[in-house]
Amino acid sequence: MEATLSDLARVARGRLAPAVWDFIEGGAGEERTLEANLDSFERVWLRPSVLRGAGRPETTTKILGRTWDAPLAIAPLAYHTLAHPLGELATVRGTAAAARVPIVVSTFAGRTIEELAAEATVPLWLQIYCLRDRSITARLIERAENAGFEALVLTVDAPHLGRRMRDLRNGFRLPDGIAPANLDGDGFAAPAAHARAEFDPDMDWAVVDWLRSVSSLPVLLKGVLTDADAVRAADAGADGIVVSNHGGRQLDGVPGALDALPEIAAAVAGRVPLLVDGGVRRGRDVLAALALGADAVLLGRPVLHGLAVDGAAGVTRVLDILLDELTDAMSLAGLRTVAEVGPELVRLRPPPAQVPAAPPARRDRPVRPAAGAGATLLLEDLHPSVADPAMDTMNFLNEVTLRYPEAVSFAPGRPYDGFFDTEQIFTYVRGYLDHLAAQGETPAQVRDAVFQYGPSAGRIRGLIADSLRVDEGIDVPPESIVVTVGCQEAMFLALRALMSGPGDVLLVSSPCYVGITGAALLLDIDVTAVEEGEDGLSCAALEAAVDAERARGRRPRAVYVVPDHSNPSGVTMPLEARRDLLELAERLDVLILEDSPYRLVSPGAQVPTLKSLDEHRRVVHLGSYAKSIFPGARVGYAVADQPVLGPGGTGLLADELAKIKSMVTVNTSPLSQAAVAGALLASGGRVSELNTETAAHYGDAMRHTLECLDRALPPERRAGLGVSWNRPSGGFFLTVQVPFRADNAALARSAQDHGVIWTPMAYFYPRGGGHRTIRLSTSYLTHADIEKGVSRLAAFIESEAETSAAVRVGE
Ligand SMILES: Cc1cc2nc3c(=O)[nH]c(=O)nc-3n(C[C@H](O)[C@H](O)[C@H](O)COP(=O)(O)O)c2cc1C
Repeated sequence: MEATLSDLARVARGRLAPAVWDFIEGGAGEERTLEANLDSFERVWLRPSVLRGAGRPETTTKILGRTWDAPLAIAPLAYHTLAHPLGELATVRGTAAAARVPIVVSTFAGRTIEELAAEATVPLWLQIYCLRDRSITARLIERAENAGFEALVLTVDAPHLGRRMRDLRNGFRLPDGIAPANLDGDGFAAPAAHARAEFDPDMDWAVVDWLRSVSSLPVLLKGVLTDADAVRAADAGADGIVVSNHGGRQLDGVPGALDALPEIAAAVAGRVPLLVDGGVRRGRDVLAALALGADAVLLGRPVLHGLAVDGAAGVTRVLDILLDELTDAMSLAGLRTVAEVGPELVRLRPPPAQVPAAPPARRDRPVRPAAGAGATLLLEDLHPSVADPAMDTMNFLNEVTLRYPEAVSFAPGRPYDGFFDTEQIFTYVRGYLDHLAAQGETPAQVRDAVFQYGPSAGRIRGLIADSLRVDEGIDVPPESIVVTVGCQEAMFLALRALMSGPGDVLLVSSPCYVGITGAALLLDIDVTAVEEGEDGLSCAALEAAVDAERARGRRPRAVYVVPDHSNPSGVTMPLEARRDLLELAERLDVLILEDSPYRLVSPGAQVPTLKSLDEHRRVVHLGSYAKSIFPGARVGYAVADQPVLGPGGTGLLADELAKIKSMVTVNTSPLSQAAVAGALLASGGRVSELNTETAAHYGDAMRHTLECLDRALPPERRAGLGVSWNRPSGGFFLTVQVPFRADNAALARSAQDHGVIWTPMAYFYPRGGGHRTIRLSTSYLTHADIEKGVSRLAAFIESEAETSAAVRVGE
């Protein structure tokens, strides 16, 4: 999962045509200013204040008489349609889903002013390039004003477009179908030439009066870089100033926007609001800009990256990440509100002396060791997954758990070990070996069955097939099964075999088990998240996601689901929903990857598996014995009975999985297979019966947790607080909606102040979300722990709710 804006930029780069990427990313000239924008933020050191009893930070701010959810707006960017077919419409939707902050719509928007206004629940502003024919600009302004736009942003740094060398070298022209939706005429395909012909190079300060004469909206000037111009702008009656170098795209050689800010802030001295843009990529960058005198920042390229990655959801993700980082930085810096941010928060290192040589190596990057200096590797030379923060998802949780050993932890989803019996392993292995002998195998064959390598597809496929038939109603031949090293390998093999090219996409329900998204990351497979509803994966959402991917020229290949007592949400898909999903998969021609590790350790009758209902071999069933036999065996399996046509005839998908498995783990440990086989034999294949006691135990733990929650937060109290939870009938997990942001900071408070640990659900949303939900795992705890843990959790929730209320009142 992408956890930073630079992660998203990396994914976006893979999605966009190289010339389009260059158009978006590039700057003018030698791109010194482009680089300076990022570099100026690197030179900021933050100076936190400790022990201020700051509580939870509040990011809202007031600009031009309006309250924004954060000191942040979306910069004007031409043609969002370059990044996603829905263009600015997706930006409007994605922004609204994250925060109420304004969007500055470019003169060169790919969507009409009116359709954006009809959709928008966030404030819209119009960016203006003053054209030679003022009547065109006046008409645009009139339309925006009629549509309810709230401000005008006149771009003053572009009498014509800067010399963007990447575009010149690429001979860049806008792709067919990309055009400004609000302007008539032609010639737009070559933006630089068009601007030279149409922009008004004679525009001067009188333009502010002209704007006043055609509109009553507030006017901000964007592209001011000196104190003298800023004072002039305020004197001329501008309502606000955007300190900007146009993302390094106009005059190369001007300073980074952040470097230009302090002198302007000093000169303007609060007469008008100051916004700044250029190089804002992290929450702490927002803080730096505020500390140096800005009232808010504009965000540019990352918005287009989000769009390219996942349309509206991608934009939401960009904003969610940035706002999370901002809150986190505020909290760690001891800041309670945006208004508290002042110059004392930062110390600036001076810019490096300007040398006309190649750009200096970035200070935060390790220097590449010289050849012959020993085998020291650079992280940046390794596969990107190695450095991907998603790989560290659980690190924070582990750290917290280690730091607070006295805390009751609802975090680990591990099986309860009270039922494990060391001697049982030997009995199982003995049982299997006796079974082989009884089947007529010679002592040498029996010995080889545990000592030797085995077939890649596994030795115990027949026993697994028998067990699936009696226990799960899944009737498949042994040849369609591959025994794997845990279910994780089954996922990995299935993804590797099915996803054949960069256009193939894996759909996952969101929230989603991190094992599958992690495997996809390792394999460079693109993942698209499909929102889960109360009944699990929604067919309507799935169909829409498949259509959207196809419209982008990509091939949705398979959808991953955990239909029973899902990890992380605890949701179970009802029978009807399963039938609908199977029918939809057949109609849309996608495969279903079914993963269901909890059903046989859950009490009572279970809904049939998707595989048992699968009439068209749409389902690849990914099996696990981790919960139902024991996780230390690391034995899982894939049921892959799909026919595969090749030049040599027809085989089964299982054959192909076995083939590639031989290059991954060679074969699953025969000793582990023997232990699992012994368990299957001991129960006549009925793993469910083997687990009667275990399932009752887990059911009881879940019930007890729900009862304790009901007692600690009775209906009226929880309605008052805005707390609710689901009531899974089995499995290990339930989810609790809370009235505050349940992030790592909240988790740390919970562990430290209240002695209770849980998992933030946001970890499980591949495209962002789940910020106000926590996951509780009930599998591992005793009744006494559950009682203690729930009462601590209730106290924590009460105290967080109180703090948020206090912050709201304080506002
Ligand atoms: C692809 C692209 C298109 C842009 N189009 C416009 C525009 O139409 N009008 C404008 O005033 N600024 C435009 N800008 C400049 C942005 O408003 C903003 O100043 C800049 O992107 C901020 O820097 P950042 O991308 O580093 O965040 C554009 C920038 C990019 C990257």
